[in-house]
Amino acid sequence: MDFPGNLFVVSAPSGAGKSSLVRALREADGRIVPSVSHTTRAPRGQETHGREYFFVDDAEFSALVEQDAFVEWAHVHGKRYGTSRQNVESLLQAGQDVLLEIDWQGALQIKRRFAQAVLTFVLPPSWGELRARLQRRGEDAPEVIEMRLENARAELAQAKNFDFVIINAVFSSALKDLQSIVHAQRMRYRCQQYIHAEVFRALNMG
Ligand SMILES: Nc1ncnc2c1ncn2[C@@H]1O[C@H](COP(=O)(O)OP(=O)(O)OP(=O)(O)O)[C@@H](O)[C@H]1O
Ligand SMILES: Nc1nc2c(ncn2[C@@H]2O[C@H](COP(=O)(O)O)[C@@H](O)[C@H]2O)c(=O)[nH]1
Repeated sequence: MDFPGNLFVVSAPSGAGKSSLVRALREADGRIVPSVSHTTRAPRGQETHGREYFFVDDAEFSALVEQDAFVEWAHVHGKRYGTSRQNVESLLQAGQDVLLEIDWQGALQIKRRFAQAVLTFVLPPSWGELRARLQRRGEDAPEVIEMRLENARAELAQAKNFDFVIINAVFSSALKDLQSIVHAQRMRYRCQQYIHAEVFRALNMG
């Protein structure tokens, strides 16, 4: 399917810093629209229904899967997460630049459905720093942190399937990398529109 908006996907092991990077990107770039996912996990800290996530129970999530309401969904860290098809497609159709912050399984599902999607994987600088970030964030129980670190091993192996990899060591550099990816895709899109217009004109001149 071809839509006028750009579609960006950012994935990372838990704690690598993707939410922080995406937040900073959005503060600097008002054209990026996030998609609010559905999840069966419980809210953390100050998280609010409809802002960070739509928090639903298992039965509601299953009903949405049955209705084909998700453009992608996956089991992540023992819970289910999904992206609303209606939301993403209507934003893209309206020409918005949409950013999905989802896990690697969802990212690969998105690439199969939207060939133009740009997939970025964020890596932490080291294992020690990944653990330290999860601990410093202080929002997950120790056993949840251990499970997320364990899952990170398999997740890291997926980086090779992404279009871009960013190492989030120095935050400001990683942010610049992400901004460059967004900028390059916008330029590419503009260039394609120009070429299409020129080819169309040439054919009609013939
Ligand atoms: N470059 C960085 N240097 C030091 N700390 C960082 C850096 N980037 C992010 N952090 C911190 O690391 C912690 C984890 O970041 P964040 O919550 O953005 O991770 P995440 O990848 O979105 O995790 P999750 O998938 O669990 O939501 C936060 O406390 C954040 O402030
Ligand atoms: N496949 C999907 N993954 C998603 C979605 N929304 C979030 N996520 C990913 O889940 C983990 C854990 O997130 P957390 O908020 O519980 O820390 C993280 O990798 C997210 O990117 C989604 O809609 N689909």
